[in-house]
Amino acid sequence: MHQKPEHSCVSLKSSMSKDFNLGFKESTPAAERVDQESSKVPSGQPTKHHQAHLDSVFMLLEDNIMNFVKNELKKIQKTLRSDYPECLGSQKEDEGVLDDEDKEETRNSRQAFVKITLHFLRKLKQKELADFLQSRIFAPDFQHELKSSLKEKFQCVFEGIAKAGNPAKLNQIFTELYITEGGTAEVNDEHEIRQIETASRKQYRPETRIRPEELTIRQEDIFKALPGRDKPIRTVLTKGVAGIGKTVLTQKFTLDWAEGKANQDIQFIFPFTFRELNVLKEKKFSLVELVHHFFTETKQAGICSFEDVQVVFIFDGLDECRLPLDFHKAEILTDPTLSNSLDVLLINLIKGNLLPSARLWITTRPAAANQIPPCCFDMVTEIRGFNDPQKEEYFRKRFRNEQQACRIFSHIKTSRSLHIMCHIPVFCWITATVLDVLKTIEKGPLPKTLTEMYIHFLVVQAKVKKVKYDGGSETDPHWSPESRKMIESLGKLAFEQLQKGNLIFYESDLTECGIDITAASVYSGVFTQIFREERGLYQDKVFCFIHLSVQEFLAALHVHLTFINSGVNLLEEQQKTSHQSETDKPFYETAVEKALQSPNGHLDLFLRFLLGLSLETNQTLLQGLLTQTGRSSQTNKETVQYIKKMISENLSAENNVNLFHCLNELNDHSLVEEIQKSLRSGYLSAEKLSPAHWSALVFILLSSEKDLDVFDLKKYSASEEALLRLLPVVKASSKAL
Ligand SMILES: Nc1ncnc2c1ncn2[C@@H]1O[C@H](COP(=O)(O)OP(=O)(O)OP(=O)(O)O)[C@@H](O)[C@H]1O
Repeated sequence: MHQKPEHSCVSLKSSMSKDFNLGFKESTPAAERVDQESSKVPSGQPTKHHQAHLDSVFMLLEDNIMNFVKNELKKIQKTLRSDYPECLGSQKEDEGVLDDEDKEETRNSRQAFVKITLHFLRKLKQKELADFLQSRIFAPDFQHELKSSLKEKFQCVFEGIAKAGNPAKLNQIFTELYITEGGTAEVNDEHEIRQIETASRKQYRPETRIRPEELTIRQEDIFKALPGRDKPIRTVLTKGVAGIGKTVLTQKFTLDWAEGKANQDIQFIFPFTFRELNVLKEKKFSLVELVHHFFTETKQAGICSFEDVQVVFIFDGLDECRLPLDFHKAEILTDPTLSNSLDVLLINLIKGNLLPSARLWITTRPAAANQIPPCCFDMVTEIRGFNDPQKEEYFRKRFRNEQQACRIFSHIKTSRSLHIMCHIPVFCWITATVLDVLKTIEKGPLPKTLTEMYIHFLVVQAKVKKVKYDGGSETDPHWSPESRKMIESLGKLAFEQLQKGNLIFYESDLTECGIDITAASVYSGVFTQIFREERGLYQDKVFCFIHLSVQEFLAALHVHLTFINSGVNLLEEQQKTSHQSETDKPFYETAVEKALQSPNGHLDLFLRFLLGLSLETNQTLLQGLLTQTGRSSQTNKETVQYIKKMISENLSAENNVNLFHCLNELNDHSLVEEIQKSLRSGYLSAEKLSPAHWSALVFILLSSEKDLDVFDLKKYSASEEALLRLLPVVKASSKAL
């Protein structure tokens, strides 16, 4: 059912009552007479004399208002007829003699009159004229307001350290990222028909053959057509693995626009996150209402059309989307003022049925990209993270003290794995947090795997809490019964909500998991309270983990702890409740299976952490938190064998690459041979792999403990494509064959 909302002339009444107290003929004798008489008017009962006075005032008022209306209508007509840049600007000329207060009042009256005009135009069914007038007149003022509120919103990075009173300024910490064009969105799709479609589309789009590496894209140019292509770009999909900087990139793009530094041809940018949209899943909106809901300034300005202006919509984190995006079934919607469910709205916006003139930028982790058909995008880009000089730059920006930055960075370089891992910004941030807290860099090995890195992070958080909030010293044991309990509860919350696909929680979700709200704020390093009531979005306090990967880590820790402490396999239980046949599969096998079943890879990182936690070396790092170490009856060797078996079962490239990551977490030394085998055998063909897959493989090869002194390309693949893609590995090894 569609509901056609009434066009609202926002705060029309209040503007009128305020603005129409103005006298426009103050200098005439009649006005003076009225003025003098008015001072004699008694405040009590109206008298005859008072009635006469009112009559004369109203005659004068009518006279003034009629003049005003005629003048304004002429101006409005002029605005609608010509290519006049903006109406209000032109009126400034005749404000010259007025003082500031009068100018303000005159401007308000004119705005109010425009709103009245819009109201009547719409009543006369002149919607297009009304919309055009509206965009002409209100857009410039509103743009200013939108820019200010976006500046306010994005100038600081949301890293969970704001509570410490030291929020990081985005412009200060932002380090350029390496972004390339490429990574066709269809790599993930195994369906034969799709492959044929893809192949035929490629014939018509020879540009897809351009090597992505040759086309590095700066973030401000995300909508600019690449050299040699004329087609304007309406929709862009940017893919990137967890923590690679998708959110930060969209924020920097928006901030640069709001600060007037880039893309000034865009009139409005409306950044949304799927996380926020999920909360409104059950509600119905028109596109205009949706914008009004999130950007209240638009509503206040009465902007009801975005058709004649250049608008960019950003939707960050498609992987977090819980809306059922069914592109085949969704009805067609072309009117931005008709309400429908959010998924229908989004689908039509993406397809270009709604606001074909608007531009769209969607970001996602790679595994979830296939929720939108690839043909919907004019360009697919990939964030590849930091290259080596950018890594160094990151640490220089983070630690303003140059000596400290140098010391920390050279320390990182001593570990090849850690240095490589730092191509992912979130790891840089975690490393920086960890190494900053451990002021005197402790001797001993640096984290080499993802799991190790997050364990260090958790330990650091526990240390900070001990010292900051509990008055302990740095040498005290950092785990206490209370902090253990807190991590257990956070883990439970993380897992249960991850299962449900929830990334934002309410107070009741916390209390259900036994978390005391006041205690939660103490854990602001891990878990952050976000207040958004002031934006009118949420009625209650809402919470989320500082980064999704932290939620995934804590969820894995919870599943691990439950298994070690009580032998209960939480993943198996889930299977049973979904009425599947009783299985007696080993613990880690159920985990691998469950992750592979997920259509958008939402358990990929979780699985890597869970497997990482099975290593005794990692359990030792968590001493004090884990009261007992233990493992399933399944040995690591068996798990490794099982994963290898799965790799050979012709899974999607996405799944395969994640399983390689898993082998890496398990410190499996045959990993390099496994990758070689898959590439040679064609399970992983150069065709099938996207640039992101290749960089993941390079990452795995480089960070594996295997000695790469001699790099024999023949062992991988004979193709030239493979050679080029594996170049970074060739460079890192002293000799290549
Ligand atoms: N360009 C950058 N410069 C400096 N720091 C960055 C940059 N990009 C990301 N970071 C750091 O990495 C963290 C994670 O980045 P971000 O949240 O943007 O990743 P993401 O790709 O959106 O991850 P996910 O897919 O898990 O949501 C940020 O909180 C910030 O600390």
